Amino acid sequence: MTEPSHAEHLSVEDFDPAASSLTGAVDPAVMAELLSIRSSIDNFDATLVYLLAERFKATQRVGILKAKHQLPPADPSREKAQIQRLRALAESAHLDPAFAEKFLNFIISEVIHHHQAISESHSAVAATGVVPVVSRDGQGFVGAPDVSPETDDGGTTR
Ligand SMILES: O=C(O)C(=O)C[C@]1(C(=O)O)C=C[C@@H](O)C=C1
Repeated sequence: MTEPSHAEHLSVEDFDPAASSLTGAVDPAVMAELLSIRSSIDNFDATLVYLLAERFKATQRVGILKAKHQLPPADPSREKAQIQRLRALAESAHLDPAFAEKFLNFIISEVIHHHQAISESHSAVAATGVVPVVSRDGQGFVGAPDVSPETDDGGTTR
């Protein structure tokens, strides 16, 4: 394999903003304009990642709260209201409302999976008293720490 796969772990510094399959195949002035627009796209994409990370931090807190109080992961009435609002916002921003709805549904379904996982681990902790801890990189189980099952981090944030 000559090209790195999408799944391969690369750091931000490895990013080549000039990477393109068009290099050498288009007028250099056109290429320069394309790269200039792409630099804005790169800033937007980075911002999206930060925004999503903050949103998932907030929904993780919701997931822990729901698990502690045995509330269902999904709240369909809340979702309906969110979708109506986002569709209206999208329209006023000249963004396709159908796309906005699909995007929100995509994120919410991921959030619901996370809620379910938190709820399952919360139930397992309640049943066994063993608190699973995921390593900082989220890749591995590192053992049972000396903390109470009432810990607020759901055992997933160390
Ligand atoms: O607000 C909640 O209750 C959440 O769990 C968060 C959230 C969301 O991602 O916005 C996710 C699932 C629910 O169905 C509704 C909303």
